[in-house]
Amino acid sequence: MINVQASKTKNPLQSLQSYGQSVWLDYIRRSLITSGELQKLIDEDGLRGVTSNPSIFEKAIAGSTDYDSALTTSEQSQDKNVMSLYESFAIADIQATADILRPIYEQTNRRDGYVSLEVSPYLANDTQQTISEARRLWQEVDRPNLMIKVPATPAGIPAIEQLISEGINVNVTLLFAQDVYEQVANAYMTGLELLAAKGGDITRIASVASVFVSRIDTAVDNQITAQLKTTTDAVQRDLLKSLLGKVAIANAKLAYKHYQNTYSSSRWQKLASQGAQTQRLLWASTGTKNPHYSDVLYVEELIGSDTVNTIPPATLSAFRDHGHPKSSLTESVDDAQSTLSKLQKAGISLQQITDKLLAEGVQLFMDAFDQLLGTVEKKRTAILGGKLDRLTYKLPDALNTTVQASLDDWQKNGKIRRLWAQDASLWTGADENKWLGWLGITEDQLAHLARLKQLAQEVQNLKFSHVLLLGMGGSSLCPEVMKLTFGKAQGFPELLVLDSTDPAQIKAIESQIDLTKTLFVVSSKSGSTLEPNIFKQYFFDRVQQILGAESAGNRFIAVTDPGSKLQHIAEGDDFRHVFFGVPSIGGRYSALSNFGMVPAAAIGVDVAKFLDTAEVMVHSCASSVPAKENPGVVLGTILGVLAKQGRDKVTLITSPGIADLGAWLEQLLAESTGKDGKGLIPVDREPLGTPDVYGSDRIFAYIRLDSAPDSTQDAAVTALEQAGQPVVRITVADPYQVGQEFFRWEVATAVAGSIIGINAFNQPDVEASKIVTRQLTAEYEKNGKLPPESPIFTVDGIQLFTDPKNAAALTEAVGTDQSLVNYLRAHLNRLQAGDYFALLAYIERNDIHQAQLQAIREKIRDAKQVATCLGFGPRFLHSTGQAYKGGPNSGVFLQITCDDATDIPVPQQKYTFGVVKAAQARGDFQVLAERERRALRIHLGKDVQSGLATLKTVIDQIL
Ligand SMILES: O=P(O)(O)OC[C@H]1O[C@](O)(CO)[C@@H](O)[C@@H]1O
Ligand SMILES: O=C[C@H](O)[C@H](O)COP(=O)(O)O
Repeated sequence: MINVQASKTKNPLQSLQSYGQSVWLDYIRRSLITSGELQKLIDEDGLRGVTSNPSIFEKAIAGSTDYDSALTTSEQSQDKNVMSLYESFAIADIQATADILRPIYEQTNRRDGYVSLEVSPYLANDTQQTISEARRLWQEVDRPNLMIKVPATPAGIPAIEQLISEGINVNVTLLFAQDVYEQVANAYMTGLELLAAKGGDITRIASVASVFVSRIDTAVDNQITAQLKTTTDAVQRDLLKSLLGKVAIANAKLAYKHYQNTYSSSRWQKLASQGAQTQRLLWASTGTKNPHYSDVLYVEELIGSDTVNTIPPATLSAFRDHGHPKSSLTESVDDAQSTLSKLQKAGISLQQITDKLLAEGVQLFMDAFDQLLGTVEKKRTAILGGKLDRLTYKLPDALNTTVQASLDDWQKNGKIRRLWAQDASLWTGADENKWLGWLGITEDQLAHLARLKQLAQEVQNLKFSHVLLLGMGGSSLCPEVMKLTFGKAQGFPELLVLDSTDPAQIKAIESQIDLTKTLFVVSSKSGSTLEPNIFKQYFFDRVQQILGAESAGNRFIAVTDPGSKLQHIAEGDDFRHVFFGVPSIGGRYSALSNFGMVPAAAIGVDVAKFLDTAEVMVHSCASSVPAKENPGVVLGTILGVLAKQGRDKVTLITSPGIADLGAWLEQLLAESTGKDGKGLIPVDREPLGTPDVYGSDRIFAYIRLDSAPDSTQDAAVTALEQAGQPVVRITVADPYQVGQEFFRWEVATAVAGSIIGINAFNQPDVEASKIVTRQLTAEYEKNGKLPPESPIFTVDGIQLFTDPKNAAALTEAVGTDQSLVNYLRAHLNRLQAGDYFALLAYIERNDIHQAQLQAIREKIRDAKQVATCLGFGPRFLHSTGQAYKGGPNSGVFLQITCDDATDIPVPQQKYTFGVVKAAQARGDFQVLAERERRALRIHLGKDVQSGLATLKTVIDQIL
């Protein structure tokens, strides 16, 4: 590494001091500090300062094992995101270096003894963020002999002025051009003047302006060499050759002349008289890059009083060994001017070169930072082992190439930072920025655990047998995952979820609970969703009947956003608790907020552990984690890119122990992306098949619970992979890690939405069917019945309905031979490659019906090789319903309705649950028809089971 040799003759490095130049070291690394090497350089070479930059830290942290044990210790005590890890190392090194340099700082009366730490290069074009980051680093390092490095970009210069005015030492970096130097010197003086005007102590401020040297020669020489290749004119060739290796030093000498003029001006004298120090020029980039040049060129030629040279280790050793100090900086300044004039005459624009070097400099530091963060992230992931859910993927080559290009785009264009900075332009530039509260939810929840813990305690003390959650979509699907994943804990109630207006379903739920021993959770973000409101009316009424009007509220909890109608109802009815959601989080992104965590706490899930575990994924998806290492971004990119390539059927395969995750994912993916004719079509719980039953419109996501995998699934997925289907595998080590999937998939959905080009946070087409449903129920309230409708075909109590357009198409296909078989055949014949088939069943969701419908679905999938979906109404309306109506027009729908054997009145309303369900089915169908979807409704009559059996027989006959 650094060769510290005790020299018998006078050390040339030491001699530089007598010319008024301070030597700083352009290098940092932990072992340099801990080995005593740095101290030795100070003692033996007269070193007076240290500079770092992102490339230097990249080499130190990513390119060595110096930090590995600190990383392991830190991760083992508490997981951190990669930026925090990097900063903890960098800040510790900078502090230790500052402490070693402190005596020099004192002895030189604050002229030397500084260590520099650079602000994140990602902020180079943002004044405000540069200022805040510099302030933060200044406070965190907390050493007076620190300099914060700020680039001399157009956005950096006002930040420099501001920081100086706040008393923060600044090392201005990436300085190439004379005119920029003028602005930098001006910013320094203005900053000091502002500080003085505020009564600040300007004697404590130090600053350097880092003029980059060797990079200029490299760039200019490249242009000269290129021109020499095509120039034949002898005079021109001589001119060009005479400029090789000359321009950088000439540029630096002129900057020094500028420095001398600036700091003898009357403006400066005023500041100097108050004790201000000049902002010295610091020669940076002084390692020789061209092996044909002297290895001490950029030291030897730039020696002069009141300057600093920050020298990389190899150059430092070379100069110590064979450097010849001389007063070079003021030598031949006229020649320097003429060198630049000649350059212009030769047709090379230094201005263009320095502009480019500045832009490239920022990019190089960003690349180095990306590299550094990527390496640390890989080390962090390795230390975490199974504590972090793994993601691997296998894609056909062409798709993989496009995915990698998209990941590069996300990286290069800082899109992950833009996601975390809530930049709506990543999507459609609408109000997306208002819906990203979920990014910070785990931290927020962890800071507010007390009420959840108290709830868990209460539920135990009061010995409730059941918790019945009343809600739809985002307010019910995560609780359902919790129920299925964690089951019933000892001493805690069992969770049941009601998300259907089907009277039989309501009765079935009611029959499972003891109304006197049940805690009801009414869950609705908006507080105005029809279903939870009427569920609440029904069960509140029932509990009141049994326990009396006064006591009912005590059995109810509301989870809702502040200010909602539900909050007022809950307060009016004396609910036991009201838990609030976060208004900047939409329903389907609300799993880790109170919408998921309140029911989880009530059934005895250790919410603190669950959220802590989820935080590991939050850290992995952080803005600082490069795209290719970022598990949410990787997944989202795969989903988004593949959807655009026609593979939009996201086929979800989940281990039995976490199977319900699929239903939650369906809502997240479909409602977020399925709009404007685009989007992902999630396919959940489709029976697994052999590779030949799938088309080329699929992507498979296998979420495997490592503690309880299913070998049939394993084998089927391997076969799919071998057959060349795109497969993403996610392994969840333990049920408590399911929360990591909530977060990963939320990020992935936001990313996929950006790639697909839609607003991932609204649900316009769900609203459309709600409006029609409301019109229908209003009509019922007015007339005591729903508007009449006539079937297009009837047989044995089974009726077919559809809109005129679909009716015309089907009737034409059927011709004169009208029969149930022929109508259904005509409808199924509409399925083409790349289409999907969806059963939309407004019937009770029970095991028997599910099995019957699954069998139908499987039959159709196998015969037609199309993706198949199954949704129970009205549940799916708050989930996949959005994509069915608003997404790609590739769905062929069979809606299933029935006559309810028994109906239930909704208290205080004229309508019944059965009427609501019927209105929902008709509202849904009407919007499907308006969106020109291929849809048919089959009405089964009263006996649902036998109706489904008939349907299956007919389909078997057709296929
Ligand atoms: O929580 P709320 O406001 O009752 O909404 C329930 C569900 O309805 C929708 O708003 C629309 O379907 C979903 O996005 C949401 O999860
Ligand atoms: O610290 C200063 C600069 O970041 C450094 O000198 C740049 O040197 P390079 O051009 O060799 O990367």
